[in-house]
Amino acid sequence: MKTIDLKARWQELADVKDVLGARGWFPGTSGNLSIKVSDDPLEFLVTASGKDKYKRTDEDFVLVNRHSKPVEDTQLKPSAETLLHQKVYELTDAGCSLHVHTVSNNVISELYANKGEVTFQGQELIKAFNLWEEDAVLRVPIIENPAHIPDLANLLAEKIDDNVFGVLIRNHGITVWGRNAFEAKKHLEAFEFLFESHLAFRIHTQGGR
Ligand SMILES: CSC[C@@H](O)[C@@H](O)C(=O)COP(=O)(O)O
Ligand SMILES: [Zn+2]
Repeated sequence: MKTIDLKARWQELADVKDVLGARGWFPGTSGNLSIKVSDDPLEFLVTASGKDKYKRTDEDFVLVNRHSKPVEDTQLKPSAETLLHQKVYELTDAGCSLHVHTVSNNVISELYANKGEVTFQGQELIKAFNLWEEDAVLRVPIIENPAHIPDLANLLAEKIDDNVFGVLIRNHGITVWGRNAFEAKKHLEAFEFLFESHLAFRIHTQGGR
């Protein structure tokens, strides 16, 4: 891997982090972001664990390998949820994976947990997921939130398929991906817009139409 690629990817992820941070999407140090640096062998930059993600520093990201372990000796700990990013890279063509906790994704994840998914139809913004047909349906699976991260990562992996662009974790947050940072951010913004709109609609209609 060339140093120039690493620097470019670092910059790209730092820029996405700034924009998401400006929206308040990293409460209480929550959230983790990653970007792929090389395919073979898999290496990706992931946020260091437990940091204040609203700040920009030279220690924000750690380069990890296909086992989610740091490539070089470092004091920094990769995100506790690095394994979820690893699964995304193993099972999709993603180049970037974003995980955030927001009030909207939390509430939606609990409201629809028993159904195991939430769906959106007839909403313009599902076009952000390349769904252009009038009757197209966007499906967002919802998984439980086991404390043991390998279990959580396996639940995520089970839900990944070609028509899934993100998975809600019950009372926790959402993990979203895209072929590159631009697309992952587009998907995340579209999901959050759909969640917020849906909740606003429910409030204003007391749950019914
Ligand atoms: C205090 S935030 C909750 C964390 O357990 C986790 O869910 C999270 O999103 C951030 O963990 P991190 O290890 O900083 O990547
Ligand atoms: Zn989390």
